[in-house]
Amino acid sequence: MRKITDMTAATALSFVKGHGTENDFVVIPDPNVQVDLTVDLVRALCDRQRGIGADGVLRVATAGALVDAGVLDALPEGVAPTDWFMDYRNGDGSIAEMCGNGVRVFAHYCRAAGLVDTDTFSVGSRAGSRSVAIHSFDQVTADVSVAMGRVRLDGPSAVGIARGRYIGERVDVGNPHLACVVDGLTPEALAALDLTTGAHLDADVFPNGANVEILTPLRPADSDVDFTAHMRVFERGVGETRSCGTGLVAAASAALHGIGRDNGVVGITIPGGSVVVTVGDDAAVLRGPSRLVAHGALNAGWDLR
Ligand SMILES: N[C@@H](CCC[C@H](N)C(=O)O)C(=O)O
Repeated sequence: MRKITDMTAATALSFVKGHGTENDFVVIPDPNVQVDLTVDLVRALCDRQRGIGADGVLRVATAGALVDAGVLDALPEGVAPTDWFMDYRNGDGSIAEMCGNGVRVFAHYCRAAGLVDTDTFSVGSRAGSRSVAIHSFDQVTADVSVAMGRVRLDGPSAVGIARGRYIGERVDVGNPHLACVVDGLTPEALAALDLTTGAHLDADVFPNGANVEILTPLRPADSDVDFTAHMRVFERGVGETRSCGTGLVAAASAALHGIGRDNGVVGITIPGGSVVVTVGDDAAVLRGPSRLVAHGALNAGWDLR
C-alpha cells in the first residue's frame, strides 16, 4: 500500500473538500484502496493548521476492495462488493460506524464524479447499507436524503458539560449517542452553552464513547414539518462540530419519544444550517444539503514535520 510521503507529483494524492451543514470532510477517492490511511495521516489531513482541515475523512472505495485490502474484515450487512463504501474516520484518526452528513457528501461526490449514474443508490458503511436519494445536484451543491436505518432508544443516562449535568436518552443510529432535550432551554441559552471543556459520559454505560446532543424542546410548527428544535453537538473523536447527521436523527427520535410519539417530521437548526429528519415506524430519513468546496492534490512531503 502506498504511503502519501512516497508519492511524486505525478502520483500525488487527490482530494475533494466538502461539507454537510458545515460538518466538513476531506474526501479521498481511492477506489482500489492504495492509500495507507493511518491514524497519523488522518490527523494530519484534518489538522486545520498543518493539513487541509476537517472534522473527518471519507475514503471512497468499493466495499470489495476494502475487504481485499484488509481494511474491512467482512462485508457489513446488506453491502455488496461492488457498492461504493464510505470508509469514515474521525479527525482524531478513530473509526466510526456511520456518519449521516458524511453519507450525503459521499453520495454527492459519487454522483458528481460519475461513479454512479442514477439518483438513487446504496452507500456502504460499517453500520450497513444506506439508501440515498439525490433530489438535485451539480458539481458544487446537492440536496440529498439518506435512509438512516433503524434507530434504537436504549433508556436514560447522564452527561457532565462544564458545570452542568444533563439527562438524555441513549440512542443507537449505527453509532452511539446521548441525546439530551433540556426543558426550558432557549436557542439563545443553547448558543451560550460552554462546550469547550468537553462532554463527560459514564464510561460504564458508554465503554466506546458516544456523541452528545443538547437540544431545545420540540416546538409545534405550522409549515412542512411537524416540529422544530435547535441543537448543538459534541462528537466522539472530534469535539464540537457544527452539525452531526446521526446526532440529528438521534435527537429527533429522542425528542419525539419524550412527548410520547413514535414518528414525526422535525426541522432542526444547528450552527451549520438546518436539516429535516423524518422519523417513521421502521426507519428515519435525514434530508439536507451537501457542498463540494474544492478539489486538488496534496504535495509530496506535505505531512513531514
Ligand atoms: N458527523 C457524523 C458522525 C461522525 C462519527 C461520530 N463522531 C462517531 O464517532 O460516532 C454525522 O454526521 O453523523
